[in-house]
Amino acid sequence: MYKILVIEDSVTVRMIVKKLIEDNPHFTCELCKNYAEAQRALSKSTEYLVAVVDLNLPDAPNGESVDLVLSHNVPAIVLSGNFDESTRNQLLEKGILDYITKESPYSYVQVANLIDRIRKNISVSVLVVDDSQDSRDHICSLLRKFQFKVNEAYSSEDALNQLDIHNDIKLIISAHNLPSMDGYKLVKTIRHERGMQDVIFIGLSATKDSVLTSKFIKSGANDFLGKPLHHEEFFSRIMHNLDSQDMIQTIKDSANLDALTKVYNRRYLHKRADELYADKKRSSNIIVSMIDADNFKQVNDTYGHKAGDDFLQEFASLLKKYFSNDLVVRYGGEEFTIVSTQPSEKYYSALSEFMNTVRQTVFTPHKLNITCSIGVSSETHPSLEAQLETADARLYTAKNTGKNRIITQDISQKVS
Ligand SMILES: Nc1nc2c(ncn2[C@@H]2O[C@H](COP(=O)(O)OP(=O)(O)OP(=O)(O)O)[C@@H](O)[C@H]2O)c(=O)[nH]1
Repeated sequence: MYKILVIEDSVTVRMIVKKLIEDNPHFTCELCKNYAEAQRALSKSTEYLVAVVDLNLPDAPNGESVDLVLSHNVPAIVLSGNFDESTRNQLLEKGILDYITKESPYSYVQVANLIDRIRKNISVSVLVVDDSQDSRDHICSLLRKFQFKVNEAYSSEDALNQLDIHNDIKLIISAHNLPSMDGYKLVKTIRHERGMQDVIFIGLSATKDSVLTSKFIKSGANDFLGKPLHHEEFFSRIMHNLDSQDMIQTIKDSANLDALTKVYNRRYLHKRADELYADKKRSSNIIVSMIDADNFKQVNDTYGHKAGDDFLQEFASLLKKYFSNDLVVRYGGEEFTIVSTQPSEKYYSALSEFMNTVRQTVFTPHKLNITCSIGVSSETHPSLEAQLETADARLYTAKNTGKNRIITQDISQKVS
């Protein structure tokens, strides 16, 4: 849970801002109606993700609250009734994140959205590619202010290396004029492996060449910015691109993930299977397991459907924990599938640990002890369907020989 400091003298605005921010379960607000209260709050704690600061307060009419917040290294969003150009420039110079005028109800929504973007930025890795150290330092410091995780590269080759090392990079901001491989070539190379929304690429250049923008975009960039960077345009474009990326990810997730358990659904399993089994070398190492909770119907019948749902969520979380490098799928009802390409010894050891953990786990507030049965197939099969059939037949054997056991081609064990 992140704390947000709101310094605002109007009760109505305080309440609107609090409501909109706290509608998001990640945030809780501390409200201050004047400078003195803000001073007291900051003397107790400075652990605020962001402060939303009114420029004119009865006991601080000239923006002193902004200086107060910044002096405690708390990022500030200024919310005010009016701005003149010079105040706006002064505030941006001081290092505020943004300023928003109270001109319509949408302004408060903007504040809440910006705060949520900053929360998300904490886990967003950005790569800045520029051969000029000064330019890199400038861009990186702007990005750090907005809480991004920042990586740097001085050339395209270095950038490609960094991408291999940090495969969580979601955004690249790159100059065009780079030694040996220029920005166009860099983005084209990246696009061979990563789609437009897998990694956002924003091109940068100081030249006034109008062809440059379209060439960057045609090479696969998502956007383009001219130097010198204009603070607000820079962040507006970044935020806009990341918001689009998030929306597309949400759509992908809703198509690929099971709504209840958040593991992959059967549709995604079949999509991935085509890729996995197309590669003959890889498909000879695939291990498929079918996992089914034992006597699950009794849970629904005794404690209700909600308890059954809670169990399925907790059970799926355990699967994700023990098989974090594998494909975990809800095949249907209380049946799950794991597709693994790990070395078999490692996989069987994880499977055995998982089984023991399930036996010792007390699920849901109803304190349920529920076991599971597992059928495994590790032999080479020509298709997922064929391998699922083998694993399913072994699951059937496990169910018919007493449940709470793992049946594989080689091992048949009853562990109780
Ligand atoms: N709560 C809940 N129950 C579900 C869901 N999907 C399927 N079920 C229930 O899962 C139960 C499966 O029952 P059975 O197929 O008889 O299996 P079982 O009781 O686990 O018996 P064995 O597999 O032989 O151990 C049924 O009662 C379904 O209604 C779901 O999403 N939520």
